[in-house]
Amino acid sequence: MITAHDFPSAHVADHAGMDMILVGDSLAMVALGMEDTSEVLMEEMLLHCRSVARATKGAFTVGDLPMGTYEISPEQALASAIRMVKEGRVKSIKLEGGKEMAPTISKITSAGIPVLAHVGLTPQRQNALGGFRVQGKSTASALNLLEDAKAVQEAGAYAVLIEAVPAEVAALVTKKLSVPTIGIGAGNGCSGQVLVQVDMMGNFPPGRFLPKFVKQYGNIWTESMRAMQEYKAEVKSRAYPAAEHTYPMSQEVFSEFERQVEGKQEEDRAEAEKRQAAEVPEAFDKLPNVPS
Ligand SMILES: Nc1nc(=O)c2c([nH]1)NC[C@@H]1CN(c3ccc(C(=O)N[C@@H](CCC(=O)O)C(=O)O)cc3)CN21
Ligand SMILES: CC(C)C(=O)C(=O)O
Ligand SMILES: [Mg+2]
Repeated sequence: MITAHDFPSAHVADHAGMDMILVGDSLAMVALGMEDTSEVLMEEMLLHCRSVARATKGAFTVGDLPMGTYEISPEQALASAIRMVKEGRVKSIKLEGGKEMAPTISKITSAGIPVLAHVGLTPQRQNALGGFRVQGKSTASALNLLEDAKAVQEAGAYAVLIEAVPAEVAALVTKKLSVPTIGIGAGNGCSGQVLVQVDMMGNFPPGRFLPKFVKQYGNIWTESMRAMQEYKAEVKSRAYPAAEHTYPMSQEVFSEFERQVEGKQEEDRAEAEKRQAAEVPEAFDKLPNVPS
């Protein structure tokens, strides 16, 4: 599974044969330049979901419910999930939370909308978690994570996404569940994996902080910079556009065009001279009387 936030990023993911494409609310940070994911609006998610859906032929699409659109009640969550499917054109939705979200997950799945649950590090709750912290590090916290995973499974989630959890814990949770798990920063014992596409493609300037779990499979930034700088240099040196990038005209037609332009200019000049000559006396008439 990989994230996508627009038509081209979904196009490449789908063509590469990804099983699942997530329109993550990480969109806020990687595509919209926001400080964190809590700022992104339903309307913004819907616009991007639609563009991803248009490019996706084979993969199963998932839309992340943005913060504030599902926490108030199961009814609010179902209404938001329906918008994601109806307007966003995705096939399923994802929401963050464990046992406390069980009634909400039941409500949405009973309406026929598949739900991917998200436990462990839940970035929408970063202010309560004290930042982007690894979860399930203590025995109590690991037990709590397992309870959360079981509860969302029982509520009807078709899979459980586990973020930033020790590998051993995620592997054991995976064993104890009957539905698949999808890990991010949760080791290779999960059923599947997900990454933010911009991160794994290396589409960001050097020096940016990256979570430990990111492996950079590409270097899109470097390639984009090379191309951009080469374009700039060639425009300035006039190496671009070259003959093959221009539309030619027959010499004959152009000569006639040139001749007519020159002829017109001659006519225009003569016309202007005539007009000026005619206007001079009139202009004199309009001058105010100068006291002698
Ligand atoms: N570009 C991007 N990639 C992501 O994976 C991502 C987002 N944005 N935005 C939403 C969340 C936030 N994510 C994050 C962000 C930071 C850490 C992080 O700093 N982790 C520390 C662990 C700190 C600890 O030891 O507790 C690390 O060193 O990796 C983890 C997940 C994952 N998601
Ligand atoms: C990091 C993944 C799991 C996510 O929720 C997102 O991209 O928003
Ligand atoms: Mg998310």
